[in-house]
Order: sequence, then structure tokens, then C-alpha cells
Amino acid sequence: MVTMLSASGITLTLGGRPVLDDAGFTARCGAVTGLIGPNGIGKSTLLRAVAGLLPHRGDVRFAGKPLPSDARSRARLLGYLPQGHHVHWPLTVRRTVALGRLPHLGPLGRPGRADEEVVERVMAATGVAELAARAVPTLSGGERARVMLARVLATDAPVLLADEPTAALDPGHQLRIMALLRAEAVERRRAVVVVLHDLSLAARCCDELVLLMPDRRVVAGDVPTVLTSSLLQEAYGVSFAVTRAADIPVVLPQCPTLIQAGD
Ligand SMILES: Nc1ncnc2c1ncn2[C@@H]1O[C@H](COP(=O)(O)OP(=O)(O)OP(=O)(O)O)[C@@H](O)[C@H]1O
Repeated sequence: MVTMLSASGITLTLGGRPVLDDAGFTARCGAVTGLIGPNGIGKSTLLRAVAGLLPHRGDVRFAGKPLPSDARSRARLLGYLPQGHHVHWPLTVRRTVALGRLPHLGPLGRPGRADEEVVERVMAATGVAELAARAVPTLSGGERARVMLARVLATDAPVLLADEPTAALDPGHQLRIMALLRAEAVERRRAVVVVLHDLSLAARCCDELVLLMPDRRVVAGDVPTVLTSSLLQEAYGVSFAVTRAADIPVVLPQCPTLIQAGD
């Protein structure tokens, strides 16, 4: 599979504190790459730097070439879904999703038939078509999460960067959204990079994993290479059982101080 996105040597400081030091990853066309690691390690910051939203040192390439410097061209290549879904503007769901088409619109900013078709397709795929006329601030957290995912899918960008897209979702919607992101990768040949905290979900849905470690190492590889109990313990500071149940990979954190219910 072809490397579509590569980031290397990403180094940046926030509020006077070094947050990333020589970090990077590659994301292949047709694959889902999971970005994992403990809270505060820099996953969101790395994604934002790669999306061109934070000044940084380092190199980000699309299909081997430096990213274009103008934001509009870059937005056609990289769709970015930020963490959290705090939407205060009183737009309808359909208009919010249609914002994803902005990088493609002509000088008059009018969406054409093709743009409208994309908007309808992604609303149907994310299960928000029936919410199309609702104002976004009136939606539940999970509904809003799916609308924001639809907006980024509407960009039709070959690279999708999604920061915790399943965080607010119930288990059924988590799986449906990951299935959708996998389909975007496999069937539409996109490179999908997704920040996840649920390691079982990551094991099940990601082709490659990139683990940001507390000592600033970046461990990358396929799921069995990265999700080992020793690496996970080093990363998260608790022990892990890496196992399978009903033929599904399961990664279980264990905490010696937890008094389990029923004990
Ligand atoms: N604007 C800022 N000013 C100062 N420090 C910041 C700023 N934004 C982020 N940080 C710090 O940078 C570090 C990395 O934050 P980041 O949000 O990238 O981590 P993360 O791995 O995505 O965490 P989480 O899993 O909790 O979402 C954290 O220590 C955070 O406090």
C-alpha cells in the first residue's frame, strides 16, 4: 500500500513547554492508522500540527510532496475532525455538513448539484439524514459527533484526520462510525488517521498503530507489534491483558488498587 501522508521531525512548544520532540508517523492509502497514547502525550497536538493548524518544525508530505501552503488547497487534501463537538452556531445539520464542501466551491461560494449529492451521501452514511433540518446546538452529544464526522467526510479529502471521533458515542455508534471510517479507507482508498483511547476498538479497527510513549519515543507498526502488554504498561502505567473474546481482540487494563464490585 502506498504511503499517502508522512509526518517527520515534528517538534513544537506550547505555552513555553516542549510538547512534541521529533514526532511523526506515516499513513497509508486504504488503511486506518490509529494514534494512541496516554492523556496529555500530544496526540491532538500532533494531529493539529499535521493539519497545518499549529506552527511547528518538521516535515509533512502528501504523496511524497510538501503540503501546499495555502489553507484552501490543503483543506482539499486533509480533512480534520477536531476533538470535542462544541458547536454554538445555530445552523441546521444540513448546512453544517455542507460547510465541508467549502474548499471545493467556486468564487461565488455556491454549492452545485455534485456538492449537494456529497452532502446527502455523507448524512445518510453517518445516520444523520433524519436530523437534517435540526439546529446543531439542539442535538445530543452523540448526534453532534456524527454530524461533525459527516462534515469532515463531505470534504472528500484523500486524508482524514479524526481526533477521538467515537468519544461521545454509545457502543453501537462507536462500531458503526469505525466501520464507516474503515469503509472510507478501504473502499474510497483514503488514508484515515484516528486518535483512539479504546484499545480494543483500536485493535479491531486499525491496520497500523502509532503509540506515543512518555519518553517521547514513537512506536509504530501493526496491531500485534504495538499492543503488547509490556509496551502498554510502559505507556499507560498500568498492566494490561491482551487477549481475545469471541474471536475479537480485547485489551484490558488492570489496576491493583481497584476494589472490584462483587469482591
Ligand atoms: N495551548 C496550550 N498551551 C499550553 N499547553 C498546551 C496547550 N495545548 C495543549 N497543551 C499541552 O500539551 C500537551 C499535549 O496535549 P494534547 O491535547 O495534544 O494531548 P493528548 O495526547 O491529545 O491528550 P488527551 O488524550 O488527554 O486528549 C498537554 O500536556 C497539554 O496540557
